[in-house]
Amino acid sequence: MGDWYSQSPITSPQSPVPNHQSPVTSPQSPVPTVINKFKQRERANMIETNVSRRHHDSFFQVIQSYYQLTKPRIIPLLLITTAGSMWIAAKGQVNPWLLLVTLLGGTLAAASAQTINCIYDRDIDYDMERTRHRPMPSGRVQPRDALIFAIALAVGSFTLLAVFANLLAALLAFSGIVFYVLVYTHWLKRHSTQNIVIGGAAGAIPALVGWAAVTDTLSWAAWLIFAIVFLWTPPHFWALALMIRDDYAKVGIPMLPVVAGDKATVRQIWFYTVITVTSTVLLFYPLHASGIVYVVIALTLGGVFVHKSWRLLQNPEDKTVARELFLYSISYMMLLCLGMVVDSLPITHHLVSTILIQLHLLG
Ligand code: HEM
Ligand SMILES: CC(C)=CCC/C(C)=C/CC/C(C)=C/COP(=O)(O)OP(=O)(O)O
Repeated sequence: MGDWYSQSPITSPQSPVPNHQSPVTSPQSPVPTVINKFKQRERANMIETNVSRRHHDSFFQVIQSYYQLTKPRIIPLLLITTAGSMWIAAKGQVNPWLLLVTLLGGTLAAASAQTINCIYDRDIDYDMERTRHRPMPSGRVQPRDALIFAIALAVGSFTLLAVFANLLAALLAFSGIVFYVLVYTHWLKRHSTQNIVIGGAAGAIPALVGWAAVTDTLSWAAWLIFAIVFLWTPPHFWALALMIRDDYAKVGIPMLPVVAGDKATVRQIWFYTVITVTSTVLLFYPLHASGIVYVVIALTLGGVFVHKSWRLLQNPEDKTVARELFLYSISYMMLLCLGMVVDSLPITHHLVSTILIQLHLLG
């Protein structure tokens, strides 16, 4: 997966496989304007029979193809949300072994979910410039092999979490795979403009996994971190969808900008940004799960998020502004979770109380 969105100005992404011959022998399909699932399934069958298998030159290339199937660039941020949750749950003192096991289990679960998504979406992935270089549409990995790989990853994740963390964490991670595959990929992605709103719950599950791994239960704070990631997903994704609307339209995916247009999308982005930032404060008050350092970080980061979202609201058609918001959404979530970690550390508590005592003495 290349960071094609980092290039400016944005028109449509460049073909990602300039050195590769087209893997599918048939020409591009005409532009569909409505969702036609039968046509898409037909296309999937066509790909099944027409993809010319491309063999790897070396074992390293095989590894590389399977690695790419897992959409690896997204996984670190999922793990950062898991870690943020773990640190708060453990009040700043996370068992390093549990951390390692949970992050590894989470990685395997997310990789499994993404691999199944790649199998399911191979028809539309072939038709979109951004995704046609992926191992499956380019014929480097066969669906059957990918499925075996995905099952092995899921079994590995479940076993690791159940044995070395706890059953709740294992079940949550597994439910993340099921939700992402069935609810998002199969049910919503091709049928509803709310696909990523409801489907976004899958991406928020790693936060629950982290909390469960530490406490073997789920508290209000755990559900609030889940809600923060859940509410953050629409601004994160729709900002990107504004940039690649034409690609989604081409394959008939009803992403909000395709169906409702840019103006309606930026209004929704604005709404979700404001409630995301508001919800981050609830961790400080009334839940008291995080302290003053966290809330200062959350409000500072949130202020920038709201500002960027406001700019997009004023300039719905400006793809540069949309790209800025998308890129910032990633830094926002990363730094917010880092803020959760830093705030929870005993040394931070010590420093804050020392400063408060000094201020009190001065006053
Ligand atoms: C249903 C929910 C979501 C959808 C539909 C979505 C979709 C996407 C898409 C299409 C990309 C661009 C990938 C590419 O370069 O081709 C992307 C990038 C990214 N997403 Fe999301 N996303 C979702 C939720 C999340 C969540 C929950 C996280 C982590 C907490 C996340 C983290 C990232 C990161 C880190 C990138 C940048 C990857 C890179 O550097 O290329 N996403 N997302
Ligand atoms: C605990 C657990 C296993 C959670 C799973 C979480 C998970 C895999 C979240 C990924 C969200 C995401 C990046 C979706 C991409 O959408 P897309 O597939 O529509 O993107 P595309 O257009 O690039 O294919």
